[in-house]
Amino acid sequence: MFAIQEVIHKYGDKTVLQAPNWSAAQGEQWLLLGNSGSGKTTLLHILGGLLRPTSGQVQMAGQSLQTLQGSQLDKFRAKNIGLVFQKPHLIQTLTVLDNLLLAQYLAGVKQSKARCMDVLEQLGMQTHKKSYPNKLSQGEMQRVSVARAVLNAPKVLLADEPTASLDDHNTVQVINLLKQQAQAVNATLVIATHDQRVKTEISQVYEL
Ligand SMILES: Nc1ncnc2c1ncn2[C@@H]1O[C@H](COP(=O)(O)OP(=O)(O)OP(=O)(O)O)[C@@H](O)[C@H]1O
Repeated sequence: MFAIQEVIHKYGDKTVLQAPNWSAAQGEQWLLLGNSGSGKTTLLHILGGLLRPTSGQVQMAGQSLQTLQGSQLDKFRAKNIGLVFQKPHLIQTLTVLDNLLLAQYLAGVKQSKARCMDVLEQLGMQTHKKSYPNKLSQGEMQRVSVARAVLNAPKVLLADEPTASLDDHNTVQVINLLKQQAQAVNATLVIATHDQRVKTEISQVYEL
């Protein structure tokens, strides 16, 4: 589902990422591990098309990311890649449901309240559809960001330290939801973490 070759990223003349070759098939679940500063976030941003590597190749869902520009790249990302960050980054002035409807609009897919409610239900968040993000707990917000990431049935689901601000109970829940949701849409899942609580949950490991 994706493959990288000889990916290097530099800021100025400082090399911050040197990633060995990696390929992940559809539906596989991976942990991305490495010490602090080893470039995990940088690599996830490159895989998500948020950052262009200084050199190297990235094939994502059958497409070479280098060939996509501007709005084409935005649309490709919205349709094919689900992103979950350490902090949920929901739009505070929109309700939970409207945050999801916006994600469909940005991906250029048909807006469907039924699909949004279906995903919210799977994540146990249906009763919060009219809530604004600032009325939710951290765990609830992270569940909404998982809902937003899987809404358009992405081919690849990328999560960057998704449990960093969660307690043990919510950590287990969010990791299980990510795994279940990735499985439900047959997405390839990558979780970058140094959270010991997550390491036992997924067996395939790519280490920087
Ligand atoms: N915009 C930037 N300009 C310059 N250097 C940067 C920039 N962004 C990141 N870096 C540097 O790149 C290196 C890799 O950062 P990155 O955030 O990818 O690491 P990480 O493995 O995710 O770290 P952590 O686990 O601490 O989040 C770090 O040394 C960081 O200081």
